[in-house]
Amino acid sequence: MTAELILDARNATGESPVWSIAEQALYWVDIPAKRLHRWSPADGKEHSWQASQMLACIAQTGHGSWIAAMENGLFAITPHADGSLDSRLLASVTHALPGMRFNDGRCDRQGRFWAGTMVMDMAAGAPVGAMYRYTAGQTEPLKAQLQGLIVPNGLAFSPDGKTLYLSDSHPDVQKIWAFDYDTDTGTPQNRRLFVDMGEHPGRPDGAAVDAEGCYWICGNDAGLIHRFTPQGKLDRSLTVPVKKPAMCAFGGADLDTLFVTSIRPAGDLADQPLAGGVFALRPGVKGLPEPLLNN
Ligand SMILES: O=C1O[C@H](CS(=O)(=O)O)[C@@H](O)[C@H](O)[C@H]1O
Repeated sequence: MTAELILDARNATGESPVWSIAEQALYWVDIPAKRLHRWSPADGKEHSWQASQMLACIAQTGHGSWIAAMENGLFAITPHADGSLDSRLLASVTHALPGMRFNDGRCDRQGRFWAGTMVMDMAAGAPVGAMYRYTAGQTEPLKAQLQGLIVPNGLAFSPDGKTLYLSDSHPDVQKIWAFDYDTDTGTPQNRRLFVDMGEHPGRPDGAAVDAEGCYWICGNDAGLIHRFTPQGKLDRSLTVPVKKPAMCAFGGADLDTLFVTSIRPAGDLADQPLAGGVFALRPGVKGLPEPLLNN
């Protein structure tokens, strides 16, 4: 299967693709560039907005607004047609160390927003990252729900919402875990190893669950998107023409397109000139609508 380049975006770190059913458009972020992007297949046009902090992951809140996990908290952001971006702090975070930011995140099937934090200097390997949960209207400060992570990533929920998947991308970890997820309280428990990515090519990065309950995860550094069954068995791997696919999301009119964002590292890119691009694959399986923040 050939991956189609939909946008030669040259993102430094393209992450958090989210398909908006209401707009029939793909949104995503470039973390270090502090930019929100939108691309519409109807006209092939791309728009982008500048934020004041790095935005790491986004989820829709409805009415054209988003929740974004940024450097020092969660914000409500609204991109406008004139290119301006409004932002309003929803909840601040107290990081374990200076120099941390949010990373991967999304809403659970009930519409609670989850996002993890990491040290910006990944090489430091500090296991001080944590997962935070935010419920619309929450006034209490964010509280760490899971701790001891270096680069939390790959957050996704099973179709029934009762399994939470989470990975750690750091080279010293490279594991994906599954948790039983209490959908009433939003509590993950019974953590167990789902996939040891040390046994597969690529470090685990962003992920998506399809309508059959299989878990798709970007194999960063290997140019692969792996599909694992709910039992953690490798079903297939698709290739993209870049080494560092970062996150995938189902979208398109029938939710049958797998969009993939990627990373454009510094240095010689002769062997991957499209690094940082956004790609589309037709994997022959559909995704699920991405939940909105429950508000
Ligand atoms: O900044 C990030 O970096 C890593 C990818 S990489 O190590 O730079 O290749 C990624 O896993 C993470 O999600 C991202 O935010």
